[in-house]
Amino acid sequence: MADKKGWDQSQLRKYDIQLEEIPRLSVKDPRVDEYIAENKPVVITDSELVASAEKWDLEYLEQNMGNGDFSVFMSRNHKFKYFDDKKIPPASGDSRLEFTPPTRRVEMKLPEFTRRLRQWKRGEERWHLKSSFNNTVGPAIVQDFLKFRWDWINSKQKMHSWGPLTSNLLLIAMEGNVTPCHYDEQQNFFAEVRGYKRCILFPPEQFECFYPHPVYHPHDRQSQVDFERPDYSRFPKFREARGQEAVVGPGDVLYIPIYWWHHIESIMRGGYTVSVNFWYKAGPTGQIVYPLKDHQKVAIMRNVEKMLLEALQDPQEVGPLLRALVLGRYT
Ligand SMILES: CCC[C@@H](CC(=O)O)C(=O)C(=O)O
Ligand SMILES: [Zn+2]
Repeated sequence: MADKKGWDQSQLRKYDIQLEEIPRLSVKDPRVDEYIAENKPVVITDSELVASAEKWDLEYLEQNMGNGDFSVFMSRNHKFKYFDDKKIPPASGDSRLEFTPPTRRVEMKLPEFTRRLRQWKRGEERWHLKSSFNNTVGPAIVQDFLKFRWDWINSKQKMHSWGPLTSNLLLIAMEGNVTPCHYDEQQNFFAEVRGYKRCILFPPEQFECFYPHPVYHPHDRQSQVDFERPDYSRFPKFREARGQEAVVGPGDVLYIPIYWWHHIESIMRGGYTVSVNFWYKAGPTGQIVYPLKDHQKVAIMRNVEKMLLEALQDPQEVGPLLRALVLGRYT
């Protein structure tokens, strides 16, 4: 039985990973800004950031999200690993280059999505709405959106010299859905509106533990490691991963720093979850200071991969050239 916090350990998936707790601080606590300034995760409570969305249950959303289409993803299992469909290679007959999308995107109206949530039975395909707010949403949603605490979040953006807000995604997931481990190239205030999500984060310096797909791969930025069945022969350094976790509930805002790895799951038997994220471009780099920060080295590695692909054209040649470059010389 979930205790007073609204959930219990039995609702979290089990992973063989060393995890500590992400600090939870009140929005009034000045240490919040110290964590953000140091690009460290923190759960901010009582911010009221999305308090105007507290009433966003399925009925309210059905009635007020309008008649537009929303991006909904279907998965045959509980994982919704992101892929960039612009990076899917043309059919080549070369099985090594074959990419099989793990999920399928379906554009659908909100009432159709909520029907699928209500009628879902164990073992059936799962659904996950991940959609930006578009101008087809109804006036009530517009009002709720305008009532987000933009004064607070804009003050954070300014204080920490972040770049512009690029998007807000509305995320509605079924209980048990998992967004596997990946990093984003944006600062993220992740606001939980309804339900509970378990978030596991790792710093950019643990890049070598997560073996991300190549930059040109559709799963760019996503870890190759399956947390549920890690292949330690291919990914031995995953054993060294050390994470921080938090279960965020209604009203909590998790700061997910740019380039930090994160795995996010809607807790099992917790009902559907509703979240809104706030993605910001990084601020200006300004004066380069040495030694470089770890996330800057990730950006350098990405640029090297892109440059090599541009120069070599054939993705199959990037690995061999990098091996020729380092083996016996830099190792
Ligand atoms: C598409 C965004 C999904 C989200 C994780 C989740 O809520 O499942 C995330 O990874 C992020 O906000 O960065
Ligand atoms: Zn993300």
